[in-house]
Amino acid sequence: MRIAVAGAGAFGTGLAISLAANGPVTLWARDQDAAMEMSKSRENSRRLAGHAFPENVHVTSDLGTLFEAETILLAIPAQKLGNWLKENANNLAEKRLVACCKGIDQSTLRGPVAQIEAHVPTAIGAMLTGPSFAADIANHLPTALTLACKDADEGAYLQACLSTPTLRLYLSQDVIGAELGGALKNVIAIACGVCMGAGFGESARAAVITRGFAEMRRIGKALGADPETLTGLSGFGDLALTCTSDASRNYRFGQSIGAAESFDTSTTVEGAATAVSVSNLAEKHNLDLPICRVVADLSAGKIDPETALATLLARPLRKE
Ligand SMILES: NC(=O)C1=CN([C@@H]2O[C@H](COP(=O)(O)OP(=O)(O)OC[C@H]3O[C@@H](n4cnc5c(N)ncnc54)[C@H](OP(=O)(O)O)[C@@H]3O)[C@@H](O)[C@H]2O)C=CC1
Ligand SMILES: O=C(CO)COP(=O)(O)O
Repeated sequence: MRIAVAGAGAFGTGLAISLAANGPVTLWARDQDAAMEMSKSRENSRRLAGHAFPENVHVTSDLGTLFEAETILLAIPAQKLGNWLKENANNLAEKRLVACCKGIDQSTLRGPVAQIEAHVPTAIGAMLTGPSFAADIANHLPTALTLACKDADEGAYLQACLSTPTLRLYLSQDVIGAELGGALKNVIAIACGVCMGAGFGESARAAVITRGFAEMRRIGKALGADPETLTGLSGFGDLALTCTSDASRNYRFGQSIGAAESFDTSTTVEGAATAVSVSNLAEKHNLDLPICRVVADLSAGKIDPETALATLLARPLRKE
């Protein structure tokens, strides 16, 4: 099977390096100069420096070369995915499209697989998600992820093709659960970063992780996710990683808000936009998601950490 990765950011690059253990991989970057530079230096110095490309990683900015692959991993940020799919829909028909981004689109409130289904209905959509930093994947460190696909046979095929000796994929048919786990953990990671940046303490962070997980289960139930999925790698697993590691951009973004420090706005922080999407979903489905709500307001600079804390602590006491 010919595999390609669309999006040569940190994650797309890490996946291409890792999957090259199984055979040739095409890595598509939208920018021609960036593709040429990577092709020459055999490294992505801008997004994932210090990880040399194996010989069988072919970097290109040519869409025609990308579309030669039967299976394309989509490592484009969630808020950009819809337009990209729309623009390229004709060339993506009937392909296997594996979304690797984590987020809920602000304008449509769709997850990445729902975006694939909406824009390329003949494609086989799947989701690859779970606890994994790009550098760990590129370093061939042991990693376990969820591969979710509604079609069991196609899912099993992708599981076999995309697993490597160090990248172990667990199969699921619960696409909605996998989409939600990856998207929501970023929102809770921002809240945890705020907590630590503002000096609220580790006990408070444990409370945010736990109550954030309760919000993840609540929205999962409302949208038809299997609760088991959220306790797996794509939910609890990724929540555990992202809420406790300085390597997470969402967590660091939250830390910067907590400490009232500046943050590089060019950094991909999926949880900020997704917090707004989730708050809109909560309204639509009449759900109480207070942590997601304050993260949307904190990320937009509408409230400060003390106000967020006071809002959460002032809520009526209730059963766990
Ligand atoms: N980094 C990580 O450890 C992990 C990331 N992910 C997920 O992967 C997704 C991508 O993140 P990551 O690679 O880290 O982000 P980066 O910021 O490192 O890279 C984003 C990439 O997307 C490209 N891009 C942006 N907009 C468009 C567009 N409109 N069309 C085509 N390409 C575009 C950028 O191109 P350009 O360089 O030209 O701007 C860049 O190559 C996110 O959803 C993230 O949550 C998942 C697991 C781990
Ligand atoms: O999704 C990730 C780890 O699983 C990466 O998290 P960040 O986008 O917060 O860096």
